Amino acid sequence: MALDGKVAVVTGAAMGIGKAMTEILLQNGAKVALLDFNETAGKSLLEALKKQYGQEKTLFLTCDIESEEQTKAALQTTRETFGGIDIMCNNAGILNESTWEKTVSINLMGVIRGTYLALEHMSKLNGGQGGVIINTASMAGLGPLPSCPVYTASKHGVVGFTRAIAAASSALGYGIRINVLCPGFVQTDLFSNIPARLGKFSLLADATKKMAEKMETLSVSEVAECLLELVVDEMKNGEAFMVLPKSKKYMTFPVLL
Ligand SMILES: NC(=O)C1=CN([C@@H]2O[C@H](COP(=O)(O)OP(=O)(O)OC[C@H]3O[C@@H](n4cnc5c(N)ncnc54)[C@H](O)[C@@H]3O)[C@@H](O)[C@H]2O)C=CC1
Ligand SMILES: CC/C=C\C[C@H](O)C(=O)/C=C/C=C/C=C\C=C\[C@@H](O)C/C=C\CCC(=O)O
Repeated sequence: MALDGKVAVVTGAAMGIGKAMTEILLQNGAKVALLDFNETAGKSLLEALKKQYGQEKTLFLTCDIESEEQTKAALQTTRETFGGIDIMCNNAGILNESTWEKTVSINLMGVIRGTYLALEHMSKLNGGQGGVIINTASMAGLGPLPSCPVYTASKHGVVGFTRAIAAASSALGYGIRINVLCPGFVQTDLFSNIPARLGKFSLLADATKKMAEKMETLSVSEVAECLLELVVDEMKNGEAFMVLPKSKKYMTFPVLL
């Protein structure tokens, strides 16, 4: 997929990985709607991006992806402003074992919500042009992190949901590729705040810190490069792309049938 003139939506776009995703999509010619519930950070980033990429390439919409109403409205505004939606990046997420219901609500239910609402705009069965959806999971979506079992569960859910809806899209002819990104540790606020977010598992903070030191951390730009690979490669559907500092791997899974 060539990105010139394409329209992308990025959730959790105001900071961290979502901000880097937004920037690489703009650098490659796309228009981007930035969705985030942090209005201050979002509006500040929007001003900077407008200066760098022009007034017509970006849009910031305050949106909590836990809200069906806000997310639905944000996608509708994006379509009315830019003419359609070609790329949906369901990236927003949190890590907080103390508020585990919210972790599931944002990380898993928010991704499902963003995927389903994007399908309404993008699916060829609904008169859409097709496109690509990229969900952000994590290495914790591929294997267990003892220090954050609910975060692990939410990310395993994102991987499983993405692989299943990608197969459904192919079987039903939506014309939409759907893939999942599984980064290791990435230098962001979420990563920095982990020790304070482990709740009853805080005693495992040191073990997690040692794991991160051993595995080393990714920059947000490295993750954004892998997002771009999944967006532009028309052959990629239903892929779980594991990204580590010194390696990246398309995961294989047991064939059940
Ligand atoms: N930092 C890391 O080590 C890794 C992070 N991830 C995942 O990458 C994604 C982005 O994480 P980071 O950039 O590290 O986090 P971050 O905390 O730096 O940025 C997350 C952004 O999402 C926004 N957000 C959070 N909840 C939201 C909601 N309900 N509605 C709208 N926006 C919301 C925040 O305001 C923030 O701008 C998350 O899904 C996270 O689980 C995956 C692997 C590694
Ligand atoms: C404590 C959470 C830290 C940061 C949040 C971030 O989203 C994240 O989850 C980072 C995870 C890094 C995990 C690193 C190692 C995980 C190891 C095991 O769980 C196995 C994981 C994957 C196995 C993949 C495979 O080759 O089979």
